[in-house]
Amino acid sequence: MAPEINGSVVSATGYGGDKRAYVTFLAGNGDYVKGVVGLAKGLRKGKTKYPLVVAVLPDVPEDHRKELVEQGCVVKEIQPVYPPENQTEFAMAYYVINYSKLRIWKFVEYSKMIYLDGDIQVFDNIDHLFDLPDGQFYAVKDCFCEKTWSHSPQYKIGYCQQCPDKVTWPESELGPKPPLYFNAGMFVYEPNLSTYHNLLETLKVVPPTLFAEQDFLNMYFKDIYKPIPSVYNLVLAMLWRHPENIELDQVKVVHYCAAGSKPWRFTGEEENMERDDIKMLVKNWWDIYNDESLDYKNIIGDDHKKQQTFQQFLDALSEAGVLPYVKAPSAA
Ligand SMILES: O=c1ccn([C@@H]2O[C@H](COP(=O)(O)OP(=O)(O)O)[C@@H](O)[C@H]2O)c(=O)[nH]1
Ligand SMILES: OC[C@H]1O[C@H](O[C@@H]2[C@@H](O)[C@H](O)[C@@H](O)[C@H](O)[C@@H]2O)[C@H](O)[C@@H](O)[C@H]1O
Ligand SMILES: [Mn+2]
Repeated sequence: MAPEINGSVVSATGYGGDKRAYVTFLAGNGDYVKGVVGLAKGLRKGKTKYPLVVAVLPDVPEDHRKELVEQGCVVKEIQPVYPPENQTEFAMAYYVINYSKLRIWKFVEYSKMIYLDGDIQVFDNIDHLFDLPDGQFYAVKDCFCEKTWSHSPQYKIGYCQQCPDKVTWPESELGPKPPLYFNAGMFVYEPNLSTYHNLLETLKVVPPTLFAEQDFLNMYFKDIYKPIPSVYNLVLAMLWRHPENIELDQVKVVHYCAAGSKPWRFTGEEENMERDDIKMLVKNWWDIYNDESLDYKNIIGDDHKKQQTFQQFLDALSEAGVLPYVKAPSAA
């Protein structure tokens, strides 16, 4: 019988229990921190019940970490993960750092987490996704029609899973049709230590490919991947590549991944960035980012702030192995 700590059954590979959280990933000392601050405020605006954990690489400076803590985030430092030596030309050179996302599988103090890229905004409450059945990997199907895919067989024959009947996959030439493929900017998963160690071991022997950790995660979870609707991760290119698949007023989560669409760097000069819907979505992102009423310091009373600090102190002790996970008594 697995031991119990603090009322939660401790599975062989983690604390299990019912702790849930959103998690994002931050690297470097550049402007992606704005994306994460915006995400924290957007989740707050949608009245989520759960915290936002930010997995930061060592190169994230102290002032950025402080800003994130002041916005109510749980900042956890992770070490980078690099793919095996390779000659791969990633679709974007910086994708090599994205393998570090794999560290989030070791956050086993949480039983279920929703990963969100820092260039994502959540415009509606999506807490219900935590209630999806365990044992599956939930994410939104990607699109293969952008130039970033131009080196892929799909792009070369004009095949996209978003419109599978448009071009039939030529099985005789290219072999079996590839399994459904998700965008790794948003997914619902369960942290698990044995999965974490197996991911890292498997990575050592898998040659890196165009979309780095996104390709790797698709390969690794292909048997338990379950598509969820595009409203949970609008890959912006869908607006001009597959408008028939999108109802913009139903969209809950927007992923600013199209070239030139990062709101905090937006100039409107790149292709498709002159579109009215893009300009509206970028404005919507800025409206949340600039909304001071959503700043953590303006939301909570002093008691809660003390409680939060005390809980982060306990988290640090448990992370250091000094204490098993202990929940601070509620301030009430
Ligand atoms: O300099 C960087 C580049 C990427 N990221 C993180 O890695 C994620 C994936 O990169 P990106 O979103 O730019 O990839 P895309 O979805 O645009 O392909 C980002 O959302 C950030 O969370 C970061 O923190 N700093
Ligand atoms: O490291 C690989 C990245 O691959 C994905 O981004 C891509 C993908 O969405 C393509 O379909 C788009 O065409 C492209 O613009 C975009 O950059 C994930 O969003 C990101 O988190 C990360 O995993
Ligand atoms: Mn992204």
